[in-house]
Amino acid sequence: MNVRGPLVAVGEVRQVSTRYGERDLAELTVRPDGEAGEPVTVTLWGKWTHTAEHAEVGMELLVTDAERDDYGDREGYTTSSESYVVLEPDFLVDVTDVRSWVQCPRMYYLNKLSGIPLNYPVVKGTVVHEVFGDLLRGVDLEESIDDRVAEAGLELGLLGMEREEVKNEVRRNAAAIEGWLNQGTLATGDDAAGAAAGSASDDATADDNATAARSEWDGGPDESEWRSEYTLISPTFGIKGRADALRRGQPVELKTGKNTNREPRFQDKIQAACYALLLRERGGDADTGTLLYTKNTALDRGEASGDLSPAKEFSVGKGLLEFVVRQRNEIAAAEFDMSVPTGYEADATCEYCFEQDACMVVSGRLDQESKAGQIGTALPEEEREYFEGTYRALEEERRETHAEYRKLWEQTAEERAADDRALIDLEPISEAPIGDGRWRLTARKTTDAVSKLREGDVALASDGDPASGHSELGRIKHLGGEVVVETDEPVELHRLDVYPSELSVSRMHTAVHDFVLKGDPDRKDVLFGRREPEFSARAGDAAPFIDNNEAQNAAVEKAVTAEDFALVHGPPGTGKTYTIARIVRALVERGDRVLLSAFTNRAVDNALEALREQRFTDALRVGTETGVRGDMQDIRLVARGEPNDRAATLNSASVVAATTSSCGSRTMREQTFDVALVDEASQLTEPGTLAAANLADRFVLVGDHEQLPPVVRAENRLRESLFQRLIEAHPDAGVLLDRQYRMSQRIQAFSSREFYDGKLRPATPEVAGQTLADLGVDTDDLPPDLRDSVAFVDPSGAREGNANPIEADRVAEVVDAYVAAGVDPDDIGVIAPFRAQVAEIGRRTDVTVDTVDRFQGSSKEVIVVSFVATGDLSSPIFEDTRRVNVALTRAKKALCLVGDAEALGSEPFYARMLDWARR
Ligand SMILES: Nc1ncnc2c1ncn2[C@@H]1O[C@H](COP(=O)(O)OP(=O)(O)OP(=O)(O)O)[C@@H](O)[C@H]1O
Repeated sequence: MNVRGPLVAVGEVRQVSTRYGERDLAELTVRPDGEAGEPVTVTLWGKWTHTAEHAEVGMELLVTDAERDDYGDREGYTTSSESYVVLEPDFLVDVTDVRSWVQCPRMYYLNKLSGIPLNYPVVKGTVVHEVFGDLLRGVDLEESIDDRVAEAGLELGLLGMEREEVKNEVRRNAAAIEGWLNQGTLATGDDAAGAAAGSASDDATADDNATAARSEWDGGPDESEWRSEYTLISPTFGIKGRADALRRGQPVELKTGKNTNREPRFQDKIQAACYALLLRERGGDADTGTLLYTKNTALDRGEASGDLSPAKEFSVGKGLLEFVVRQRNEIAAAEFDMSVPTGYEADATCEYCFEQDACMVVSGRLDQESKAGQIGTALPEEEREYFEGTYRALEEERRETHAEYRKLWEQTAEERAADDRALIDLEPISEAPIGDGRWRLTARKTTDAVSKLREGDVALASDGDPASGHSELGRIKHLGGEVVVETDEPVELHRLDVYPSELSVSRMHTAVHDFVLKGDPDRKDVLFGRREPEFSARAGDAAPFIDNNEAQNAAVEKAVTAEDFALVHGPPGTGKTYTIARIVRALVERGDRVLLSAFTNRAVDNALEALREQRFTDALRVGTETGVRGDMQDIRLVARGEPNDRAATLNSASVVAATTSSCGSRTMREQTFDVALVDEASQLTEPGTLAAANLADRFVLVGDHEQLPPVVRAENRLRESLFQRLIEAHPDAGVLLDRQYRMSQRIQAFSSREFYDGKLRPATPEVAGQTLADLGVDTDDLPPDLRDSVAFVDPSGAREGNANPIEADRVAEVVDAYVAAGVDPDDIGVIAPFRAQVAEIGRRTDVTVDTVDRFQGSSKEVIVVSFVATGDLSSPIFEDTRRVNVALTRAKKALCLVGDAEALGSEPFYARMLDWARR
């Protein structure tokens, strides 16, 4: 049986005499059913005492296959020969992290803090891995090399590499793969005789071998024989990872280095053993790991000595698997208190380590003991505190992401669907190959359920059980009545799940590292409040940038004269995007190179559109094909191509536009700018903003901290944006755009008073006085309760969970009334606080219905808001008033609030809202 629960006591390791001789043991006490259960003792024997040494009270302990051990009057359990002991099983450690931890714990920390930089071995490694995958999927070798090297064109160009040179090197590495694949064919009794690994050392042989390998694929790859990249998550062992390949159910890892020993490298074995462990948990019998060292075939036999065969197998026994779990436990224990990594090191030889310099810098800055030594001076106290506090906040966020993973196996399909995190009960229609060995899966939705999934997202496609069934990561191509997903391997598409990603946490760590440990001291002086932000003077007689809006003009001036940073506070409809475009132009006119960034792709594309409208076209858009809007594809930087040409295109662009998330990519991290201009800055975490700001000498943040806050799961300092922190600390560095071009006077009044000290005003009399009559609607055709441009309707509904069906009926009637009076349905939008209510209303009307988050940044002539809550406001409504601010300020000419007057009246803010609406 399995024993699992929080630790309430951890005993010392001690030795006892048994009939098998002296043995180590440690007694730990857990509460098996959490807080409610009676504590029981679990005795860990032998090498599992190593895990006991890392255990602490409060950690979760899992012992699998424990045996009852009742002696004396006490109930207890003990490890058996089948047992595994797992600390903090919910903390998901990545396989590559276990690998680097085994190599040197410092390596693990350094990778985590500083990310993976752009360097040739990494890019080449990626290309070789892609080619490996292609070969497994039956793609022609030369075709694959051409294709994959072209795909890496931009990165190779930035590294100054020539295409032919890289192709030759990849070809030499691929020879090892080909030769070995053919050897695999031999072993299955195929007639590809003679195609042994060692003979595949020149290109001609490699080609022949490719043909032999292909001929086998032509008959259709045997599913059970080979699989390329395979995502695995282990709920039991708290490990996740992506295996390069499986061959007859055994893990295969590709290494682009050389290894002339007979045995695989230790850390490589550990990596393969992790996958074996995960496969076993799924019921496989993985007992052999294979490492393929592709550089071995490229070595010159005359010069290199030792074992040059690229493929090295080893058997994976229980002892090794236990070792892997103990190493993983060390990581989980080290991360338990979420504090910044210490200087603890393994017994590594630093002088051969290629991370030595980075290691010394980090040790120096954080003043850690380090065998490698320290460089540089230690961080001042406040910077260290900031670093530690942010580190902890990011790790808390990581745990929230892990909780999302856990839901993949803890929740039933129905619960996941109700949580909007999965589309279930799909009916598979087809699985079709689409070239490059990839597959297009199509399925039919059998319900009108909604979810968080969006086109372009990477999601988990499965046969119905994403955790232990057959699942593949794929990109959503289409989401409608039919669902289309593209994957590497075919799957019967019965279910599609949101796939949680730790990428944003990783990138935020890197951004904080780059800012605090490597950042410009002058920038830090201002951001840590050691000096005030400075501005240069502009000639008093200089022509204004914008002549019809003083605040916008002042904002452009602030941005252009900022020596450190400037802040543009733009309430709804005040021309933020227009102003941003003007700022970009002004900066470029001065000769600055500008990074134009925002939290979402939509905002980046909107800013580019505004630039176009102002006849500025010299911008480059960095982003994925699915992320970038159709009309901006012509200026999108295509990474594929001739390396020098691709690099020149990026390096010479005077305006580069990308989301803040892309700013953390390894190519963007190498770029430098004079100014970073960040839109939607109030929706970004501080590290998220730094990812863009780090790349430039100065930065300009545009946002509104009275609208949506940063999207994070954890309740901590990440919820406050850098924008908000700076505008509160340095109001003089900001300009409030106080004239809005969107709402009628009547509609904007409440928002202006509640959120902007009454400073927000309509920009022109036309804006102030607009009504539905301007759309040709005769308001007399509306029911009396909708004739005022701000209306309130109480349908006397009842809340059912996060929905309110009666209110939904009423919302649909209101929409119908506007349409009947002559409003175009496209001009009407409905906003509800929860997706359940969005779905409820969506079933009753064809107009756009969505949550606030989806409406931020857009507007409609008519907005109807559904509040859902009834009786009182004890259950969450709009979560915070900033969301209400966004909802109410989407409307231009008419706004209708639908809700329960009693509930709304019970809280001062909503009561004031009611007074205004009923006036
Ligand atoms: N100075 C100006 N003169 C004339 N029209 C302007 C000016 N500034 C903005 N506008 C117009 O006002 C409208 C709103 O501007 P914009 O889209 O830039 O607002 P925004 O603040 O970005 O909106 P959101 O609140 O959605 O972020 C646009 O139609 C824009 O052309």
